Amino acid sequence: MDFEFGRALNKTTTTTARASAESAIDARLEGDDDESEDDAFYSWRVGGANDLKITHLRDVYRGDVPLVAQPSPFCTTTACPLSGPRTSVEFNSNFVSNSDRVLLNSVAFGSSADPTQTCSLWAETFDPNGCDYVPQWVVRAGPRSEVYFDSDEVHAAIVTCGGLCPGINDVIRSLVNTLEVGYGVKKISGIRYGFKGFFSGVEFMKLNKKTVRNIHTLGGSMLGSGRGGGDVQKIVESIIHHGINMVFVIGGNGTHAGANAISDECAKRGVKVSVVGVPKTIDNDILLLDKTFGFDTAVEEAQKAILAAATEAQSAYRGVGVVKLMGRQSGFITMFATLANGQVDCCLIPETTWAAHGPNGVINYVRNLLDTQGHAVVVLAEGAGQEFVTSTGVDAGGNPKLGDIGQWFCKQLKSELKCDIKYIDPTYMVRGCQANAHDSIMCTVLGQNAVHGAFAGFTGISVGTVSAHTAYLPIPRMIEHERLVDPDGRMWHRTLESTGQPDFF
Ligand SMILES: Nc1ncnc2c1ncn2[C@@H]1O[C@H](COP(=O)(O)OP(=O)(O)OP(=O)(O)O)[C@@H](O)[C@H]1O
Ligand SMILES: O=P(O)(O)OC[C@H]1O[C@](O)(CO)[C@@H](O)[C@@H]1O
Ligand SMILES: [Mg+2]
Repeated sequence: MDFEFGRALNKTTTTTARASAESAIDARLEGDDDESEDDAFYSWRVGGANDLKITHLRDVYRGDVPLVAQPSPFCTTTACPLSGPRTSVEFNSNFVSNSDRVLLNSVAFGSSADPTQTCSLWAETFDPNGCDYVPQWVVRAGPRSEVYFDSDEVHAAIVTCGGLCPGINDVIRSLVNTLEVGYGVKKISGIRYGFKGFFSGVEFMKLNKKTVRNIHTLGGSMLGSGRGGGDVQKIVESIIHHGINMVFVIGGNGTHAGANAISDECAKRGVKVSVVGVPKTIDNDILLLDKTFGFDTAVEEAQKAILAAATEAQSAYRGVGVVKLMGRQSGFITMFATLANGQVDCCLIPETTWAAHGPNGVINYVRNLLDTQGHAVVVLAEGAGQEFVTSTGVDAGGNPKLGDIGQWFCKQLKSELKCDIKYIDPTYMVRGCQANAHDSIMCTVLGQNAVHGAFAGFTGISVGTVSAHTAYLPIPRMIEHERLVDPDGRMWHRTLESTGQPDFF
């Protein structure tokens, strides 16, 4: 079987992979059982040369007790008891096949000029602009009819790392409910304050359906979150020591790098531990996904700050409302909040360069707005214009501590313009809150699918929304770099159309 993970091969392999896969399908249909051809068959059906393959415990486990598949205790129909015989209807309905796939790149562009397009080299060789669209697939998430864990043997651990994000508690609740109610797991441990909770000596929190019943009505993380403590050896020692065999890691790209390292270390030791990530970030900076949970809520919360800034600016003589929003490297919150508000005159994000001073600079633009419309609203991401300010080192997770671009910008305005500045920095207010309905539902779906993935025996994976479906993805491909706003993309151009701002250089 072909579950080994690694980077998807690029354009060159497509044609030959397809040919060999097709002949393998023929051979299989004719009853030829050659193993390599079986691999090719599976590869074409489940993860082709350009697809995002994921690791299964079968590929890495080297323990004494054989790893065997068994019927899933999870019931895909309503009101199904955990114990007792399963009917054929229940068995067949709603289980997800390992061959189910989700299309990653759902648009086939007409030209290879689009950077996200995957083209076959064959087409490009004959026509540099030609593009024979190559679909890329990811593994569909969901309950499998066969699982690789007995519910009684499971000790699941849940850990939340990095900054807070609306919906963390919803994910914890969904994980616990699916583990306990869906699969009958009795041993679930909450790890306190991030990765270091595995070895800090702080007692694990016992989790069950009762303890998580109402946690989704609160923001934050009931377990506590934290940066630092990414000592993989100590974490894996603790996992083995406590007999933990499922680890659910809720966090951003840093946390996912940690989760992947933990999964690799467990694989190196050949132990039966399934590590599954759930991407958490208000910044929406994870590759391949439609959106991360908490982002929507953060954008909604940011509306309050922008609305107040616009109101203040419009009610003051030569009023300028300035709002700084979270977003270290990625300007998604700032861009979407600007678009949603519709009263912003200038939006500044880390992905674009801009001059503050000079005839084409932002300050001169604000001056013109004050002269013509009497007020101005500027929204900037905390990571924007970092070349103007000084970073103050790194945090416990190795992330840069940013200079305060909001304060700096207001200072420049004050020194150059006669105006009345109202500066709003909502900081943690956009994330220290309960998830909205959209995010809450998304969290429930992600948590449930994370448990299905672990029971199915996958490891080193993360679960996310891809082309509106939930999928399992190999972690390294999601964290190659931060996902950024494309300054040549249509969403940024929509934003510019909304603000009416020029290029500031
Ligand atoms: N390669 C790695 N190996 C082991 N642990 C790591 C690795 N990279 C990061 N970590 C651990 O993961 C923790 C969380 O990462 P980080 O602080 O970057 O937050 P994050 O998950 O990206 O969330 P946020 O979006 O809030 O920044 C780090 O503090 C560190 O302990
Ligand atoms: O102050 P903290 O908790 O380290 O987190 C701040 C960072 O976390 C984020 O909210 C991402 O989770 C960034 O937008 C922000 O820069
Ligand atoms: Mg991060």
